[in-house]
Amino acid sequence: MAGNPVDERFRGLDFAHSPEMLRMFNNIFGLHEFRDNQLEAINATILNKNVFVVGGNGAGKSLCYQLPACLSRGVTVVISPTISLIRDQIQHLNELGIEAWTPPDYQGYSDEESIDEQSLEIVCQLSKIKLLYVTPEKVRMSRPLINALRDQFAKGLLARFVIDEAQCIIEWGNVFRPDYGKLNELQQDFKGVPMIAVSGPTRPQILAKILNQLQMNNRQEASYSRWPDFRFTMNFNPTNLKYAVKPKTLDGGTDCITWIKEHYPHKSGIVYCWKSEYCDQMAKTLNEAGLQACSYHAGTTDRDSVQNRWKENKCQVICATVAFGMGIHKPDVRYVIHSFLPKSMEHYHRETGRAGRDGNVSHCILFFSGNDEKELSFVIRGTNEPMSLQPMVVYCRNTVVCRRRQLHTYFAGVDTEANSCNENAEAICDNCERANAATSDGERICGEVGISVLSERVLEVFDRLPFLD
Ligand SMILES: Nc1ncnc2c1ncn2[C@@H]1O[C@H](COP(=O)(O)OP(=O)(O)OP(=O)(O)O)[C@@H](O)[C@H]1O
Repeated sequence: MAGNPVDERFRGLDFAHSPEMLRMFNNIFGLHEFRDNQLEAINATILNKNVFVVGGNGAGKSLCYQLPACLSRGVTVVISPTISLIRDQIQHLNELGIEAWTPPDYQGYSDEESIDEQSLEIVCQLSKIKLLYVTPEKVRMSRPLINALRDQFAKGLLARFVIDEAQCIIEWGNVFRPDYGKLNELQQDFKGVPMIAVSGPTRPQILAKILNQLQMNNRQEASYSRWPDFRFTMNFNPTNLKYAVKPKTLDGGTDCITWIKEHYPHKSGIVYCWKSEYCDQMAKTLNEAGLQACSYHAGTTDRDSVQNRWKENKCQVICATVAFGMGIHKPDVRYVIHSFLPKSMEHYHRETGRAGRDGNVSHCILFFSGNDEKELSFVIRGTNEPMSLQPMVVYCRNTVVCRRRQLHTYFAGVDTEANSCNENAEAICDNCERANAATSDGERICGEVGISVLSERVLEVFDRLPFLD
């Protein structure tokens, strides 16, 4: 990646670890070509640097710690936000033949003797595995786990900490999951153990806050400066996703039915709804219209079986609250529809990133109404949400500029128009119906930019950020 001299050090395949790393990349993970910045992030991780990886859904961020974990002595501790995500990751790794595990809940046995026994059990497991998955709460509060980690640390068998979905630190850290906000304590408790933070798409300002919160400065580096971490940006905005905002009629269900039947009558998709009862209602409406739909939310009793039915294409459309989707790796999701205004651009970007993970063209449709804006503003007002609804509303109301360009501009922090168009405007503007309309008048407004250009810009902005205390 141009523009960041630090990264040059991690280029290439001339490291002592490279042959073995390549063998695992090919034979265990079954992969053949590294994605943008993936090799650099992997090299830096294996070389025990504190690393920060940020990128869009499905960009291949997990490999940046999973592959190094396989090569490292000792265990890699992955801190992950939800049990279902943990289960999915472990299952996926086990299928590849990689040993990964999460400790059981030991509630109810808290005398010293049982704690020692449980610690021993964990230590025993840790000697057999490469990746340990835990929630932030567990890594901070579970005494058997902490004892076991101290034991591994003393033996030099704690390879690194990974903070997966690190954007949650800022989104949740101060509100309802305070342990997220205290993960920096790991740096003090396990001095010298490298840390890798992996974040989904979010703005540079938020990324800087995450780094600051985690105190991820490589202070031992001779070139120490305020932000000396090794940062790698990966694909932020896959070009196979086509974004559109459409007016929502009073009955959002009809909008969805019409759109799905016209575009993907038999293909898999997600309809995001604001509340649980709307999920049930939406699924009912879609079913009545002949689409196979199911509902998924916190109150769904058999959530796993609903999710599996959808994953196996036994149910075509899943109508869900935004609690659904983190860690879902269904490749053939052809559309993500928002029947209600997303809470922020960050949420929107993440939620739409669940479409098209197989790289094929997929659609992200947002049905917008001013009433939803009022309702959501009212609910958000007074809460401690670090993300803002306003840019989302501006995005919905801006009917002139290409959707893709708006997203890029938001995440890169700078308007990308200067780099936005190339000669082949028609092909590019196929990404967004607004841009098509505009280009028919000869205007060059599409915001398509090369992924590397975007990455550079994110980084440039990132580098210019003031230190945040
Ligand atoms: N270099 C690569 N070549 C081909 N496929 C890859 C490569 N790296 C990762 N993948 C595949 O891309 C898919 C997504 O990867 P991964 O789960 O690492 O993404 P992610 O960035 O962590 O996404 P999310 O944040 O949404 O979980 C996986 O199926 C993975 O096997």
